[in-house]
Amino acid sequence: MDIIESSKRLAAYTAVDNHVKPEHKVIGIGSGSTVPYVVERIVQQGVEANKGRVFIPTGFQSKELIVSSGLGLGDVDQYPTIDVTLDGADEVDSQLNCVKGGGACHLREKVLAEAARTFILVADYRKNVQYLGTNFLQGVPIEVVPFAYAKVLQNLHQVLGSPKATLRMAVKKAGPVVSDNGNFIIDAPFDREKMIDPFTIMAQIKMLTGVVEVGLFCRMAKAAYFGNEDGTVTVRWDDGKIDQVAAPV
Ligand SMILES: O=C[C@H](O)[C@H](O)[C@H](O)COP(=O)(O)O
Repeated sequence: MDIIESSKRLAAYTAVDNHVKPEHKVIGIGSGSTVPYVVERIVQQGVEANKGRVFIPTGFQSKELIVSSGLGLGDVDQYPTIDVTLDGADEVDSQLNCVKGGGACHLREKVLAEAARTFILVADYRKNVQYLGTNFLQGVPIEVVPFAYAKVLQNLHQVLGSPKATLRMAVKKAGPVVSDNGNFIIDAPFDREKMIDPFTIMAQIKMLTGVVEVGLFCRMAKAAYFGNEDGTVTVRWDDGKIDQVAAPV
């Protein structure tokens, strides 16, 4: 396994060990390439621990993951209160704000983050940055209703200061990416000045009619776990505390 994959696994395993406890019965499962390790570790807790638990997916990928792992599937309309949600991120800043939606799942992800008593991020060391937009340069993912995309793009270009905002195009399909909710995705890069204060730009984007959700999650997480190249895990907490912990066994 290469360093990045093992860093993802380290972060996921440590986060599950610390936050998925026997009393947790409703668990949100996020999307992306780090989340399979979250599910792997939960399965390792054993059949007894997972009996009676319900797992809520953030999209097609995590639904498949839950079902193929033999875990119980539910949805957030049945379980609007979730004990703990674990999810990946494209980038996390020093205040635990993050960019999400690199896989176009951020609408459902934000619903599950908000529904959760505890929201935990897991990622490899490349995502641990001081300011958003440091390594993840494609921009803030924005889910829009299809008929409004050109108007929202124009708003982003002319009013909100993202002249390079673009409609995300599909690979191996002609035309745009279509989210699990049937919407389009715009990627809008902003300069450092704007990304230093992600809440303000998030609120401005969200006010544009036609926008369904913005892939900026501002101070929603309790903690972010980053797997490091040296086999340790850095944990950033919402109160500013930072722990450096050894890898789980
Ligand atoms: O839409 C996708 C999600 O927000 C993912 O959690 C995010 O893109 C991070 O994915 P990965 O762990 O693959 O970098």
